[in-house]
Amino acid sequence: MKAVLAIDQGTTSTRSLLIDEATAVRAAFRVELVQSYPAAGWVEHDPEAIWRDVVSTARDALDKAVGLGLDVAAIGIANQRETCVLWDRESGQPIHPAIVWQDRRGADWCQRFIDDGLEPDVRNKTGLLLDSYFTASKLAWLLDTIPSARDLAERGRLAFGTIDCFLLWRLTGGKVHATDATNASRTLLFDIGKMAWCPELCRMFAIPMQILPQVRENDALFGMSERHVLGVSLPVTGMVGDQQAALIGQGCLGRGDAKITLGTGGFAMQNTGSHICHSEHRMLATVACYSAGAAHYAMEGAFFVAGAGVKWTRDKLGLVASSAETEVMARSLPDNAGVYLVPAFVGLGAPHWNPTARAVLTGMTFGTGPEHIVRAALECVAYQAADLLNAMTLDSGLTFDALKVDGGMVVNDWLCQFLADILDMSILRPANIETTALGAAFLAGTGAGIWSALPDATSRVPLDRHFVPTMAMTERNRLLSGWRDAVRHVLC
Ligand SMILES: Nc1ncnc2c1ncn2[C@@H]1O[C@H](COP(=O)(O)OP(=O)(O)O)[C@@H](O)[C@H]1O
Ligand SMILES: O=P(O)(O)OC[C@H](O)CO
Repeated sequence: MKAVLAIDQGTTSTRSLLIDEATAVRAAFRVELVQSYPAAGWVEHDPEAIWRDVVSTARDALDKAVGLGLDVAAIGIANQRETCVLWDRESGQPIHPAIVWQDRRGADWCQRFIDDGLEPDVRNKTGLLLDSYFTASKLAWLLDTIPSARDLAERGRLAFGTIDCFLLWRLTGGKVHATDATNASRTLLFDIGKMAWCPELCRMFAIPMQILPQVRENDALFGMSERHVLGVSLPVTGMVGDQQAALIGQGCLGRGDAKITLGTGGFAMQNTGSHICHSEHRMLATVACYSAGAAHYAMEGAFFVAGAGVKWTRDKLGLVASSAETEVMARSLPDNAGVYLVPAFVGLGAPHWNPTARAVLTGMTFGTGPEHIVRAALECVAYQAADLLNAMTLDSGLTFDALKVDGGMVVNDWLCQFLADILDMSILRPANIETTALGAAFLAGTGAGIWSALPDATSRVPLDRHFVPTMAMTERNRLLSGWRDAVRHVLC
């Protein structure tokens, strides 16, 4: 039976999965990734660690494929988006750690451009806002800060890429410098109407265009992996940003279909078809998929801290020994006792887009204990999701009464029920929450001819559970009003 090797390089972990032609996940290998916080608001990853984890998990998966009798026909890559890598084309070595999407060091650049009144034009071209979440200001920082980087870049010695592009470069032994349109659409340098790098935006951020990768369709033949890397040469026929991958992996292929992914951060995305929906409520327009010469778009709302807040209660505060324990703690309380966490550890994303905001816990009394803080870290995910969905519905006019969820956090039943209650809509959790890997596999398998068109996950991936709202409206409104008060503390 044919299969695809799907690589999902996420913020907190790297996964390699085998997905067979019946779209079943046959094996999965995962390695956690170390996060580095070298200064306030900075977040970095070691690109070599990412590469090692990709190679080791992919090799494990390919070994397993032999045992399972699977004929792996292609590789698909989904990745944490916006994260910036700059490397030397001759040595193949990154010249600096990867600057992660959560990193705020480019905030001053963006603010200067906002002050100069440039944001409306940037929004029209890119669908994005002038925020340091996106790649351009991270790249500008690297070129301005690393000695001789600008000079090397102008002489064509350096290559820039998001994680997909860096992995492709390494897999192909430095032969292919390319990315896909969904990843390009997150850089602030890509015109999503023209589907091309934008020279004016590159000039604005002082980015020499010779360092940019070629942009391809999501199911293109990106290149062949070198035999010595994975022990076998395979075509890479799918690359896609992880949130767009999840949209595809959830079967949100029609206009109006929506999902929310709750991993490190929270990402709500709604398919807007061939229409670029320019938001009036500070949502983003982005490329959902580019294939057969046609671009499909999505509206997106992103918040930076979802599971990252749970990780903070576990790793920094030591309030829980495992992420799973948060569910037990949240259930142990009858209510939140007025305690809210606004998790602005790296500023606030949509709809506020405030890079300098910092996290607060409000409403604490002497009765507040670890369980209240843990519960607040879970509750804030639902409140942030509510803020996003309200804005998205107002913008697109496309309403929905059920929402598909995925990402590492949604194994938490308490959180899914609370989400249903706060959003006042049904929450649909698929049996396989690895929808990101599925999306990457669907693209790669389509590119490699395993499927003649993108498989529709809705007919193939069974539902695990349907969470129905049960909370009274007065209670929902009381909780949301408490959340809005807490957010005001952060924004004032
Ligand atoms: N049972 C759980 N309850 C709440 N959060 C969880 C649970 N299990 C994992 N998480 C959170 O999910 C996140 C990992 O999700 P994942 O989708 O793998 O992230 P990413 O793709 O960003 O690396 C972590 O931040 C972790 O804290
Ligand atoms: O790694 P994830 O799954 O948290 O996704 C990160 C996003 O792509 C950032 O935009």
